[in-house]
Amino acid sequence: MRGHSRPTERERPPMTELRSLNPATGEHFGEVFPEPTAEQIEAALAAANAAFDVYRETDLETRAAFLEGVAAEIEAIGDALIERAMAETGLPRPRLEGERGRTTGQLRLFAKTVRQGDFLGARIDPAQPERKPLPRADLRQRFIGLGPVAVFGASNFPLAFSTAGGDTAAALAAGCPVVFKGHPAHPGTAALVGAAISKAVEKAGLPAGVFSLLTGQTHELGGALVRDSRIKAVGFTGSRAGGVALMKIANERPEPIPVYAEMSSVNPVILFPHALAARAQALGAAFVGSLTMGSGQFCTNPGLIFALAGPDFDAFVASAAAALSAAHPQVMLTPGIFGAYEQGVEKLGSRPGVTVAARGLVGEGCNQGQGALFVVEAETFAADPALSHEVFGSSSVIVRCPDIATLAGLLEGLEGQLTATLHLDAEDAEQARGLLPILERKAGRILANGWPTGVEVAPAMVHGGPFPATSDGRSTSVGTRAVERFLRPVCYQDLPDVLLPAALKEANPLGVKRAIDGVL
Ligand SMILES: NC(=O)C1=CN([C@@H]2O[C@H](COP(=O)(O)OP(=O)(O)OC[C@H]3O[C@@H](n4cnc5c(N)ncnc54)[C@H](O)[C@@H]3O)[C@@H](O)[C@H]2O)C=CC1
Ligand SMILES: O=C(O)CCC(=O)C(=O)O
Repeated sequence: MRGHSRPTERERPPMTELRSLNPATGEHFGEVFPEPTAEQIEAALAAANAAFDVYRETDLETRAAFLEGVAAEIEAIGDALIERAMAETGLPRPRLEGERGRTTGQLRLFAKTVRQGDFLGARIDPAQPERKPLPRADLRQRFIGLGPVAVFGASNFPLAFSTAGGDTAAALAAGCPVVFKGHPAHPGTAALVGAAISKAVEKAGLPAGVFSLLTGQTHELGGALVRDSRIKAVGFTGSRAGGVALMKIANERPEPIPVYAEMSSVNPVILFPHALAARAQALGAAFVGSLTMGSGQFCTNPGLIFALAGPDFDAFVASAAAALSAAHPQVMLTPGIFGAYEQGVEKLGSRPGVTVAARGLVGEGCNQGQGALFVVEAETFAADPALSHEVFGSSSVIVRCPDIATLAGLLEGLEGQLTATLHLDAEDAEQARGLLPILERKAGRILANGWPTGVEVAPAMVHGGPFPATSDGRSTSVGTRAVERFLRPVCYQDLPDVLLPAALKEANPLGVKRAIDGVL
């Protein structure tokens, strides 16, 4: 613990008594959130299971209108939601207002996806009774929901990656009931949003088990959800340890299930020579803006910078160091996250060959994350795997590389990432082209001349990547493709029309796009 930070938590209640904690003051407030009992967990799982067959066959308009209803109910909570989230997370009002817009926008985008119906993936290969030497049967395929999904909300996005966040919205769009494990860092925010979802469920005339909220602080609660045979998939955003623990539980079940866990990423940024020569100073300042945003509590935070040695490299470091030295500390989400950040920074600073380029301003209050910027030589970085591990917060390591081949080698050594960023000018394109195959293998999103924080919610977005960025790099947690992670194809062979689901009936009553003999 560094000398500047006051004790992070006062009068910590016993483990069985969860109350909201204001990380800015260290004080608990509001009602008690009792740990869910075994009966409550069972009731939620049974209700989700009972709701599945009804919910997954809702017509597209009902399901889309329900998702829009959730968005409207969240908006109807009004300022009480923002106030509660501010008090529980220390995040500022504009950030939370923006996040609410992103959450409701995400729900409405999924409503559009549902209405359009492409996600059903309808395909028809008509029978060919005359085919020689063997006739072909009538084959029809569509996607159905996997089943009830356990979703674990993130601490760092109390709205957009939490109760009604991306995983919940995608699962509901896919036709899967959600049993939501509320994060203990924002129980009041979760309760407000959970009630809004349940109100929308009721207004839509859907079974209550379409959504349940279970907020608690024990690992037993999360473990019980993932272990239960009625849960068919898991969505998670949080620590690598937490995600890996849930993957293990899911794999050890008699019926293993997919876990879509978003865990750790350091998001490498590569500064190419011409871009660096043209704007080293501006890049240094912009980098620190992205690094310190939200106290660095983004899984897309730029935690690693690679560039070639020389005066432009030095100018970049000097500019970033000056910007960080003037950066005010910000309250971190929880005492635990603050403590992990402090430890991570201390560990980085104590590794051999690591130089501290700058620290941010020192905070006066509780749980204030002080920015940290380190510089290392490429060979030091190559020899020490600890230097490429995520430190969740405003901490970043700048790596000085002697040449582009060494830089490429360091990229090859990285684990899977959510993002990789290139800063380049036209003259850098050839060098960048050489690195693209490596970056495509490593990351879910490759971006140029921007910064990785701030994920657009859009159809072409990929917020995912190879392990440990996520547990399954084949999908995304943001954007409309997220619906696909909760779907499974079913083929109907020679079923009479009367038994076929609406999407596959001859008359196409839903009017959805269908591939006939492979042609849309
Ligand atoms: N890369 C990223 O996106 C994020 C990384 N983090 C990292 O995680 C650390 C802790 O932050 P948290 O948000 O509390 O993440 P966490 O992984 O500790 O908890 C997330 C959720 O999973 C549950 N959980 C965790 N481990 C579990 C287990 N073994 N069995 C059953 N349930 C389990 C928790 O109760 C909570 O609801 C941070 O200091 C940071 O290092 C946190 C948030 C986002
Ligand atoms: O950068 C963003 O907008 C999203 C980041 C994120 O997914 C996370 O921090 O968990």
